[in-house]
Amino acid sequence: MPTYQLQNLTVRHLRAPSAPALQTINLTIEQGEQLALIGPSGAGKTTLLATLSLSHKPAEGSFHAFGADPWALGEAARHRLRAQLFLAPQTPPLPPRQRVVTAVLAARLPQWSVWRALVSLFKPDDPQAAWQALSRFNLGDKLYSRVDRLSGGERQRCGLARLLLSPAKALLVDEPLSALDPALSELTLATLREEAAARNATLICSLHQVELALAHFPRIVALRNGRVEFDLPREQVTPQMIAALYQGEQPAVADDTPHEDDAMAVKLGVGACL
Ligand SMILES: Nc1ncnc2c1ncn2[C@@H]1O[C@H](COP(=O)(O)OP(=O)(O)OP(=O)(O)O)[C@@H](O)[C@H]1O
Repeated sequence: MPTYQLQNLTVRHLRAPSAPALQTINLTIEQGEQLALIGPSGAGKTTLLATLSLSHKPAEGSFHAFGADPWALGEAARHRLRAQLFLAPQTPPLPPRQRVVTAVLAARLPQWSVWRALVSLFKPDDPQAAWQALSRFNLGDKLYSRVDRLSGGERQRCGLARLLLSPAKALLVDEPLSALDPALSELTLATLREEAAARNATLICSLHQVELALAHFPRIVALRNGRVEFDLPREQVTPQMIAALYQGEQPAVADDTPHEDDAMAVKLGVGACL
């Protein structure tokens, strides 16, 4: 059974109902697949991830997660389905005064009784598991730091360590590298892919760094203006497709950087990682 089946899906934001953020999206994503979502700013990547995590109710079309239409289910059944999905937003909503250990272990809250959750606030339930998850992102030494004393990149990795502790079967990750240097970016993507493969979870990751998307993900789904521009194995994605996808976008580098040739111009135009 596929993790997701979307047919002619349209999604509108409440505050902008006249301009759909996603239009006629058709996607089938099998369990265990790993795919990258790319596309220019405003293309709809975050909206798609939020829809897949059941945060947005589609306006039109058909949407199935694990074979069920979540929006035809009752509240309790939808809640159980939601527990199978983990969305790691670009800026994780971590309580600022909380310790990292508590914030990471919060990923297990849906599995815990209210009593166990309350006790864990004062005495972390399984600090070893939190430390192991943090260590996989080079953050083990921050186990007992306060969240508001973390840098942007540390906070981002703390949010991803939560993902490692959640039992979800679909891992939805929104721009995990925006505050990370190149070495940490590689480590982060490798860790996410290893984790997804180890538990046969589906991994869907939005990325601005096209080169990293092509290097790490076998399937590339490109969005532009709320529509799927292409959905291809990475071997079939050409520089021309990438150039067309980002046409009209501002290069993500300083204006005075010399562009040596067209291929490099494309690389600079799309590579927020450079
Ligand atoms: N809360 C909102 N209310 C109204 N419109 C929204 C809202 N969030 C996003 N939009 C609009 O929906 C469209 C898709 O936005 P979205 O954030 O999904 O794009 P994105 O590809 O993730 O962009 P970025 O790469 O900049 O994060 C844009 O036109 C955006 O302006």
